[in-house]
Amino acid sequence: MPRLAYLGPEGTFTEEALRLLDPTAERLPCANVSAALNAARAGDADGAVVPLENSIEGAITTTLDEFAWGEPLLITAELLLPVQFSLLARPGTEIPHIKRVYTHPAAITQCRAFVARELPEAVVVSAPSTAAAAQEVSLPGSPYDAAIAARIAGEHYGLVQLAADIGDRSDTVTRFVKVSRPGPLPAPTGSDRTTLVVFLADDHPGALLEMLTEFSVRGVNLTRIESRPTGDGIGRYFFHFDFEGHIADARVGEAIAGLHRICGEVRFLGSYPRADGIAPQIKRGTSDAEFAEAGDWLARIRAGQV
Ligand SMILES: O=C(O)C(=O)Cc1ccccc1
Repeated sequence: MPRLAYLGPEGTFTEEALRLLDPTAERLPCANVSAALNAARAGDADGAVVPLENSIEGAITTTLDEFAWGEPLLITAELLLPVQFSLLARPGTEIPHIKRVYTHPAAITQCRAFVARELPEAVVVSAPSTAAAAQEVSLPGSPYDAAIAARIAGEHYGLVQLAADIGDRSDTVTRFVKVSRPGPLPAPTGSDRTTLVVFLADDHPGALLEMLTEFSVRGVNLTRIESRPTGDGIGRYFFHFDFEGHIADARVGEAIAGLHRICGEVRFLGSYPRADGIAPQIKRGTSDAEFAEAGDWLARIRAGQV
């Protein structure tokens, strides 16, 4: 039975994602994303489950930066989870008396309209996770009047639900990934995604276009692109790419090798089954068979068999 670290404490959306990804895993709740990933790196856990992005606010930057700068980890699975937020408080609390709300930054950005409309006077403070917020609010001397978290977190920490489904949109989805220490890759399924971090060799006109060209000419469809500051000054960025396909696919492997040739550093973060099961559209001339045939053709010419 694998042991998986995750963004805890009990009752986070990440825990729900972990349970769906691996119902039999032993769960190791951690105080934040970095601690969960470090538990996997150090061998205290076999892997970790962390949030990566949501459909409203985009990336969870802590996760992206950990993947780029921390000891290497490999993404082996992903999950798309619809999330619903509840306003939770100690029994007896009434909405007009709520002055301080505690929750995870990803929940703050997804519940802005509700807070502006129903809690216009309230200050909203960032918590390490939604369940950490619920746990804190449950303490009698807590400086916070309410938490925004999953309904189940309220039940777990003895809070009452003052409002349900308070997200600005009812169809928000968060993408979670399961990671492990580097090792064998998940086998290709025909519906896979690959994730890379790419650092430029040097800053020059067209550098981004050159990277995108490596994908474009091989018919590789991008599903996410993110620029993150390198920390070396304004205007210095590195890039995250998610795209369709598995590194075992010829077009994907060739695109990654192309990036390796022209970029400063390419960090491979994994090829893993897509949660939505969507198969890539393979453009004419970019299937494995067509790459193999072209390679054979070139070899024949080089061998003088024109
Ligand atoms: O804090 C949590 O419960 C998390 O798992 C992070 C998060 C926060 C808000 C939406 C989705 C995931």
